[in-house]
Amino acid sequence: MIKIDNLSKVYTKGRNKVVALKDINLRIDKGDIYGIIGLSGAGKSSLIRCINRLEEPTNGDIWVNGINLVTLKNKELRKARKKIGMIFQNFNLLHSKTVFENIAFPLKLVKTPEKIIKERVSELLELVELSDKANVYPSQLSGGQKQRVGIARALANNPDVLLCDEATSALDPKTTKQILNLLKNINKEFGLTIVVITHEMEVIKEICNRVAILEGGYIIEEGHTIDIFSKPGNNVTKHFVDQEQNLPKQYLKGKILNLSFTDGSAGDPIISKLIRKFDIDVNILSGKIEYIQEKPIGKLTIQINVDCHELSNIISYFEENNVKAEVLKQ
Ligand SMILES: Nc1ncnc2c1ncn2[C@@H]1O[C@H](COP(=O)(O)OP(=O)(O)OP(=O)(O)O)[C@@H](O)[C@H]1O
Repeated sequence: MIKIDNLSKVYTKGRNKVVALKDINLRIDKGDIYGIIGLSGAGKSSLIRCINRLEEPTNGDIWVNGINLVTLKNKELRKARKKIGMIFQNFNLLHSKTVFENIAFPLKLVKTPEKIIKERVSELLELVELSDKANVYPSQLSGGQKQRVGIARALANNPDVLLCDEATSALDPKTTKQILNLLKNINKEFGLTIVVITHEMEVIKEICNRVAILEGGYIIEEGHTIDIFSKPGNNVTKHFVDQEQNLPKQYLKGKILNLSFTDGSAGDPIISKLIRKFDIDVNILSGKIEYIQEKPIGKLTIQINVDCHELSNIISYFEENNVKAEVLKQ
């Protein structure tokens, strides 16, 4: 669906060069909700804006639906872009136009007949549950409502891909959840491929089936969200999945382990078996179960008083039971 080959992006201003993206290779399948997460300055905006050539790639190829966008000239590029909708953090609505006119705008650009515009905009207003706001102006809407208008406008020309540039960053948690649910429903109902960039792991956990972690212009990790979340492979990823906890100093005694339980092990009484098998006491310091696309992931931090030999036996026991054990303190 989307294939990015050896993409790089260098910004040049006078003699200054900023390398924003380096040798990016990505595959995004049809129907994916694909997340790209990174800290500020990692290159997220540059990457998503290269996908529809709002930003010109310095090198590399970007294939969308079998067409290499990098080779397209003006008219062909405009045609290809019709199939790539985009929504933005600050909504980018036209303030002097009503909700109806904002959604109708991309249809007017491609000279859609008035009657069809009316029908399509009504359909879209219903989809984003704003039928009663057709004639109001953006300034009369809440942030969540503005983003709904943004989504309706992005869908007007029936795109195959929707690019979301920090689309929920300006919204409160409840409204964020509503917008993410709307995106999830649109993905399910229309099979729309969605690419989301964000700095919030919550957004990725909520809707993305796959995720890439961007750092310093490189993709440093990529895979199914559930795998990345349960077994983060490096420190930047760990930062996002919040594995390193700030435990109060008085608890930093003995050996401390971070445990991650996934689908296969979340239902087993692994801790009580551990206590019986090794005849030890276990002190639970923190714990939670989260759901990623309806699959449970348990996180538990435990404290045990054992020697190093016993600790390695205990880690093996966890591995045999499909629990990832990470030693937080030896
Ligand atoms: N138009 C530009 N001219 C020069 N440098 C730029 C330009 N846009 C971005 N950069 C630089 O490219 C790098 C990547 O920026 P980018 O905006 O893509 O990162 P980001 O991950 O989206 O960051 P943020 O989350 O803060 O928006 C940064 O070092 C940034 O300063």
